[in-house]
Amino acid sequence: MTASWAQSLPRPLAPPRTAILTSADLSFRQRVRDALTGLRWQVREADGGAETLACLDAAPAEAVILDSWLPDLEIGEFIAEFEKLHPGIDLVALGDLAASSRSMRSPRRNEVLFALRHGQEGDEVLGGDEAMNSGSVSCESPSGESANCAPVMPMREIEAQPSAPVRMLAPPVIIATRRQIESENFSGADFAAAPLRSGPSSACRLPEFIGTHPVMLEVSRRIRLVAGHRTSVLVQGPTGSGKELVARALHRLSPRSVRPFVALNCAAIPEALLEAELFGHSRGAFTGAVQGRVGRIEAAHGGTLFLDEIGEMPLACQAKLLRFVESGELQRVGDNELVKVDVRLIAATHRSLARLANEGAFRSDLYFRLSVFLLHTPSLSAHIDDLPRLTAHFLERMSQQSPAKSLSEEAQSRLLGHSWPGNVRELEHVLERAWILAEDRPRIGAAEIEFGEEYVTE
Ligand SMILES: Nc1ncnc2c1ncn2[C@@H]1O[C@H](COP(=O)(O)OP(=O)(O)OP(=O)(O)O)[C@@H](O)[C@H]1O
Repeated sequence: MTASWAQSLPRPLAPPRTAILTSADLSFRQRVRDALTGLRWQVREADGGAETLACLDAAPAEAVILDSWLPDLEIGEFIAEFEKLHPGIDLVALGDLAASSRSMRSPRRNEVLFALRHGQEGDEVLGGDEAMNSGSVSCESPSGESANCAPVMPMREIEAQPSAPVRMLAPPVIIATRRQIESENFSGADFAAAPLRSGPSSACRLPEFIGTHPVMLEVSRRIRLVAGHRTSVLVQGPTGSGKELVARALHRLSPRSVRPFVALNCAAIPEALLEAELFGHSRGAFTGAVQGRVGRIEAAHGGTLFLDEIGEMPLACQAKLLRFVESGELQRVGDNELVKVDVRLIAATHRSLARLANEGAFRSDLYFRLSVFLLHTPSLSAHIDDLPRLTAHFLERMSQQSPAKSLSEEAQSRLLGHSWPGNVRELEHVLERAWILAEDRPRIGAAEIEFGEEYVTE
């Protein structure tokens, strides 16, 4: 009696499971999210890999559901980073990544792989019964027994009736590919087939950074790790080596990317004007201030402030910046009102800020606050192996404006023999100049490769 009474009582619901759904495709995200919410999953969404890692930092989840393409990271590199940072969280691979029937048949596998596939014409979502009935997939529970898998709705039907209740998977333990990824079966052939993966060395390159030299891959790796945090970053490196590119990538990969990225070159503004430019000023604050103006810091509210050539900032301005960094509040020049501003600070310099601080030319308290995370952009000579790729990239970009040109072997040797004091920017300019000098010829010769002022004849 007691037993039957107990059986008739509604069973308490298990707490919802939590997942982060990672895809750059909004409508795809919406469909998968709706389906999972119906299965009592609590789903948070992320656009790309960096945002996913930032989401996991903010609050844990039981699973990450991953599309087969990420806008910011190579998929293999994201998975490697994810595995390192979150070995206990399931990774649910969608799309091409999970659609390999070969990996599904693998006798090594002891977890069920249910794969949702993007709705290509004629494709269906692969699922339990359907796949088992077709005989193409062996469907096992984690313990190795046959699982009771519910049929899955074909993706084209989900698309046709977006509000229809979808029985996607039951029980809602979706995919545990973690173990698969560890197996050679998944990490080998399946990733080799991924369209964005061109080789192990390119696995962690950010799209804006051309080149696969380890020093550049390390730059990309560090950018990805710190992008999602509010941490101040100091970028050091010689002129033209990509410091601003780093700052923009940090902003792009951060949750602040929808807010402004404001850059200020501290060396380009006269000392007398720099303070007003940074902090803004009230009307009449100084001769010529006919109206009040918001400064660059306020203009970056919610976003990122990039202070280039921070080593050139005068000490008086450094003191004011330090006050702002410590309190998050600023005063416009000529104004007593305190304004609260939320910015992420990225500073850059081609000099050693630590040395400037030692010499007393830079405030060491400000240095320590700006350099919580350090990034170094190497000189081009330190990653000279990337020169052919960088060259191809710039020539390709120029060919979008006029007919394509290539480099003769002599021109290539000339480029390789140069020391590149102006780094990647110098390469960009040398190629642009050579392109013009080659006129209508499709091949750029050694004579067209000119460095600096060497063409000037007295
Ligand atoms: N690894 C790279 N891949 C592709 N382009 C690059 C790379 N590094 C630098 N560039 C390009 O070189 C040019 C100079 O880069 P950037 O302005 O970021 O350098 P910088 O270090 O900030 O220079 P400066 O010290 O003069 O301010 C830009 O056009 C940038 O896009």
